[in-house]
Amino acid sequence: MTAQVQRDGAAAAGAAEIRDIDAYMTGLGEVARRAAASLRRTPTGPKNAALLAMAERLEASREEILSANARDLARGRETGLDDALLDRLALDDQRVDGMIEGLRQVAALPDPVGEIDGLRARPSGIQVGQMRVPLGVIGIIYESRPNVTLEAASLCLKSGNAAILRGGSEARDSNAAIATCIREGLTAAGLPEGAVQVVATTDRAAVGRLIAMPEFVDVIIPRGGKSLIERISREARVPVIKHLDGICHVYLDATADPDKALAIAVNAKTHRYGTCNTMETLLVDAPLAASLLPKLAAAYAEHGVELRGCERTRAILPQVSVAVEEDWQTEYLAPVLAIRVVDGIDAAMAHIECYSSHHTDAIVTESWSLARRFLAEVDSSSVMINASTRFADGFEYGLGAEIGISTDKLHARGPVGLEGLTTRKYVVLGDGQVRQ
Ligand SMILES: NC(=O)C1=CN([C@@H]2O[C@H](COP(=O)(O)OP(=O)(O)OC[C@H]3O[C@@H](n4cnc5c(N)ncnc54)[C@H](OP(=O)(O)O)[C@@H]3O)[C@@H](O)[C@H]2O)C=CC1
Ligand SMILES: N[C@@H](CCC(=O)OP(=O)(O)O)C(=O)O
Repeated sequence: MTAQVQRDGAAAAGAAEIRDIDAYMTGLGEVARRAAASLRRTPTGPKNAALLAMAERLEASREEILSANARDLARGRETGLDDALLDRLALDDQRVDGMIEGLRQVAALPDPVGEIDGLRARPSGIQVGQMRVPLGVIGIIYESRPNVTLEAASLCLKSGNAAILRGGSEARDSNAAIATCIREGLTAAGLPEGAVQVVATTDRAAVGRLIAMPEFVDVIIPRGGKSLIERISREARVPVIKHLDGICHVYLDATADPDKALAIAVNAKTHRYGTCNTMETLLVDAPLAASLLPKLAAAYAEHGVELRGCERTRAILPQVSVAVEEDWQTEYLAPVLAIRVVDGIDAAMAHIECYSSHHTDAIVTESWSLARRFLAEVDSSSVMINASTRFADGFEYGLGAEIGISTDKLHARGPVGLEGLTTRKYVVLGDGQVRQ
């Protein structure tokens, strides 16, 4: 049995065998650092070959993956995971198809590594430009969504980075099964197994070590809720690109087209409840409230969405329960929606400034000037006019895929695709010039 198989086995068994977490994580770091050096000089062909080989392995291992996932789901049900978390954890044939298709799509994307931009001749005779290069080793800590293991692995690989992946503990068996496919795909293409490593322990001490070894890890991407981000902000000794929660808003202005307002407000809440780009609070301009709120309430009732409203909302919809301060601060990730009636765009933007997690916020309006104000003044990673917040997604933005949605401002903001996983270095081309 190889060491790697033992590690995957440890993951499936709850990682009882890994006693010295520090030594284990240091080992992953050393392997990742060596793999990153190799990946930096790997051309596009073998990276694509590995992605396609992973797709084949996934197809061949479909049954193993689904039964590993069934074990995760059974454990999740026993421990009382809520419906949103179970939905994110669950795999079925269709989701496995989506993972396979995702690998093929990433293989088909242009490779950003090595692109040289803006090459300019200088008076000295040298040419100066910028070349896109991998970041190095990326550590990703993410929720219990097994498909993210594959998305993160494929994007890191295509962008020439080594990855250390620490998925949510509820997905440990699914992740171990997927890790096997990833490793086999890498080997089939002649790439180092260490290019993608899945942390085979659910002990959170491993997270503590991962974020504090700058000698091995260049960037940490935490995808998750407040507890995770607070710990990372406190303890990380490595640069971080945060992918934090989504308290997303839609503001329906009095100038909105009522049909667009209804369609967007319903889609932003009900298209998928458990994702970070789902609307959690609806802000309705007072002149629109009396006519639109009853129609909205009827549409939400059809989807079984529980509404919680401010007093002005409840004056129009008395059946709605009271929204308290905590509701404006909550990411429900569930069929629950907070509604507030506001007086115009300034009140809406003041609410958003106060409560938004600055992930994604949208205005529905037919007024060009109000739309322009909203775009300029709302400080979120995506700001939308007359569109559902559910569009905040790498695929929908044309990036092919995404590692997540950055709520940070530096390096990458919003959906992060291949380019967001690279940096640029200056390159200088000369033929013997010396500085005078
Ligand atoms: N912006 C974005 O791109 C995305 C944001 N999200 C956000 O993630 C949240 C939902 O996911 P959820 O599963 O609840 O996220 P959690 O934050 O609970 O978990 C995410 C990961 O972080 C780990 N973790 C959490 N707290 C700590 C800690 N204190 N120390 C070490 N590790 C920790 C978890 O490990 P363990 O298994 O041990 O709990 C898990 O691997 C929502 O807020 C959602 O909006 C989700 C996806 C994308
Ligand atoms: N890519 C997602 C949004 C980002 C995401 O991954 O969110 P989540 O479903 O909360 O893990 C989507 O809209 O499909």
